[in-house]
Amino acid sequence: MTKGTQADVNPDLKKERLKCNFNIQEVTFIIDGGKDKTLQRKKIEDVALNIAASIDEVPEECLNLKERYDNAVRKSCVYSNIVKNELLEITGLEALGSPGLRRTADAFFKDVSPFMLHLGMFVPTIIGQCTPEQQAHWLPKALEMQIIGAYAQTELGHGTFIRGLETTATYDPATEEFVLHSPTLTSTKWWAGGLGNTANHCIVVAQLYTKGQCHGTHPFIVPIRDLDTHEPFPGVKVGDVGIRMGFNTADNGFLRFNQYRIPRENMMMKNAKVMKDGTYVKVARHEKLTYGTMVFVRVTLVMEAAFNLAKAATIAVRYSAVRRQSQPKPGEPEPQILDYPTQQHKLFICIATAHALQLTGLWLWRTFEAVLADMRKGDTDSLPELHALSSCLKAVSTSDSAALIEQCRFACGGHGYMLSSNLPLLYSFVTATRTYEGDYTVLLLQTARFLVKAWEQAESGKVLTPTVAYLACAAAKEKVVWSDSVDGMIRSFQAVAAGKIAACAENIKRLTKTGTSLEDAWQLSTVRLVAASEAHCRAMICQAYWHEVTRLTASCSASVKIVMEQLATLYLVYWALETTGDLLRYSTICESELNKLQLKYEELLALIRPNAVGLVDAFDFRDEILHSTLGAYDGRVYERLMEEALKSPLNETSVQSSFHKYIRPLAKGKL
Ligand SMILES: CCCCCCCCCCCCCCCCCCCCCCC/C=C/C(=O)SCCNC(=O)CCNC(=O)[C@H](O)C(C)(C)COP(=O)(O)OP(=O)(O)OC[C@H]1O[C@@H](n2cnc3c(N)ncnc32)[C@H](O)[C@@H]1OP(=O)(O)O
Ligand SMILES: Cc1cc2nc3c(=O)[nH]c(=O)nc-3n(C[C@H](O)[C@H](O)[C@H](O)COP(=O)(O)OP(=O)(O)OC[C@H]3O[C@@H](n4cnc5c(N)ncnc54)[C@H](O)[C@@H]3O)c2cc1C
Repeated sequence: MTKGTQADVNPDLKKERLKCNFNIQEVTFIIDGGKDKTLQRKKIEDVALNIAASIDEVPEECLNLKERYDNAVRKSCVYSNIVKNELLEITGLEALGSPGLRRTADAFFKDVSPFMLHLGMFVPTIIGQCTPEQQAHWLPKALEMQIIGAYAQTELGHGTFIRGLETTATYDPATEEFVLHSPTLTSTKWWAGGLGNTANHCIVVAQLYTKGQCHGTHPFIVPIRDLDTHEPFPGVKVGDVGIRMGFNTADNGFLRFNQYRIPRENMMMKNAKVMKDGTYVKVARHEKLTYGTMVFVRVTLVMEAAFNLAKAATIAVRYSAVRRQSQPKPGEPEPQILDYPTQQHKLFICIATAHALQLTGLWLWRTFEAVLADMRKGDTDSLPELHALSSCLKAVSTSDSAALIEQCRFACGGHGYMLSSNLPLLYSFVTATRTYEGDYTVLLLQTARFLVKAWEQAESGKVLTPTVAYLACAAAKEKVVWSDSVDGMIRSFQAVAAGKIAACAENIKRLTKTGTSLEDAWQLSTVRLVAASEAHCRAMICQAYWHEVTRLTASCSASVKIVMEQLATLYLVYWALETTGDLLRYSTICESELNKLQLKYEELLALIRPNAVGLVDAFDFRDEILHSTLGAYDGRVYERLMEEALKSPLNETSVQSSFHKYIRPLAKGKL
């Protein structure tokens, strides 16, 4: 954070920091995943942020669309050099996935880098889908930025339904090449980040045909532009998809092929091969391993959701400590808006959710690494559970994060609507994550498939995998006895999930018994399947969050343990109160216990209140990363708002030319 001198800090914020009764740094270490991770992140920030400080002469939002793109490319090139020449020195290849790199990127780009997909999907797909020989060929080029790549899977006609993609890659043994073709308008690749104007290579997911037979979708590395002139190659039509709600510097593009040839070796062959003579050889033991990059990105998106929500919470909490409004008690000074319980209700759940998603995200990452290790030994048994886990966690974390970022904007009143608060941009960026990399509903339905199967296994007494083990107890189908202890609440959330899953399974069974096909019975049950999947996901987040807090604070100071547990308890109680209907249905909770729970919630808000600023300080965002007039460390909110206003191009002259051109003639009746 940019602390400046204490004298510059808003007095209310200063007082808040004096009130904080826990060691902020200890919480920072927990959030970062350990002291070593924090130190590494700070090292990276120290290197990169010096340069970022002077990277923009004019605020990004004051540039026109084309200027913004050019500016984003310029900054991406500066940033890539820092990554290559300095950050990789600090941490090696690990830097590419490190929180330090993620954070410093935000100091360079208020919006999005057109290189984001190069790093976010192109490089990971090379690592995940290429043979070692192919990796040796492509990876150094990509890391040196000699080539820039995009990931083009989605088409104009299909995004969700990958099996429905229409782009074809037909093997020609005579020349040992694949012929890429876009047979219809709807087969046009659409949306890929970095593709429109920036990338010269692209991973293309296409239907593979060889020896007259279709083998389904496979990934290919496709050169699309000349490395020197950057002109698209003959047979390639590429461009920008048009203006979007956000992501306008991400260069999302379209791509069409007209009988375009690439060498056989450009098929990514880790999971399947086509031999010189056109013979198709399946290497992978699991059919869906070609979807591996999506699973990887979904896993990372959970921490991405936490990170962005933490930024919004920092902005809104600091602003709420500085902002004073209304006079609830006559004759007394206007209170800080953070003192209103309704404001605490809006904001403390944001801090708690950022913690919940970050700790669950770290746990998911470790699970992902364990599954990868199994797969390297040829064991893919845990893949379905990882797919189910990552699908629902991606869906719920991105959706919650977007909704709560918008809530932070509401919490900042009118000033939250200013672009300079950074909340609108943050929202437009995060709300896209609910859609991309698998739409919310679609992913929850993927998890639901796994849950219904698990329920059937539970009913027949089979052993269940860890994340659904709770279904075994629930197979008894009795209401769980409510208790407002943490364990009791988690058990109740699990009972809700189990009850909902059971109801879905029963509904499907009932429909099929009366002659409905299984597919139709499934469709008729999808509204409740989505709800069951979400309930399962929430129960899992609650369990993982509490488990991680207990584990990670075991060796912490008592005050850190207390505040971390208060937040985690708040998260559980919040969701219990949000889902009282479900609890009444699946647990023994009654009116008096609900009243007790409401009181407990209000007590927790009051307990957390003195530590609120300390808690957002513990996210440890430097001002260069927050980009916010409302959320800077020093709380000079009004000064910054004024300074930013004066930068508006509309303040360059006292009278605009449109006055003379239109308004005056209108007033004089001469228009
Ligand atoms: C040195 C370098 C310097 C560089 C410097 C650069 C500077 C840049 C600075 C910027 C850096 C900042 C970094 C920021 C990082 C930010 C975060 C990451 C950013 C990422 C951005 C991403 C943008 C968006 C990308 C995309 O959206 S890509 C497209 C994604 N598309 C989808 O997700 C499509 C969704 N659809 C599907 O997944 C599937 O089709 C389906 C699951 C819906 C259905 O599939 P299908 O029909 O085939 O399957 P079935 O329903 O029939 O199911 C069959 C069975 O298969 C199982 N299944 C399905 N999927 C999987 C799977 N993935 N894994 C395992 N199993 C799977 C089902 O469960 C079924 O099983 P069952 O039959 O047993 O039930
Ligand atoms: C900012 C952004 C960046 C992107 N970047 C990339 C990229 O780099 N590369 C890339 O390949 N793609 C990219 N995409 C595309 C993205 O992956 C898809 O948009 C996403 O997977 C959703 O697919 P869709 O657009 O086909 O939506 P659709 O599937 O058409 O969804 C529309 C609606 O239909 C519903 N629906 C669809 N199928 C079902 C079903 N089976 N059951 C119930 N409801 C259903 C959905 O829930 C949704 O409400 C990007 C998208 C965005 C917004």
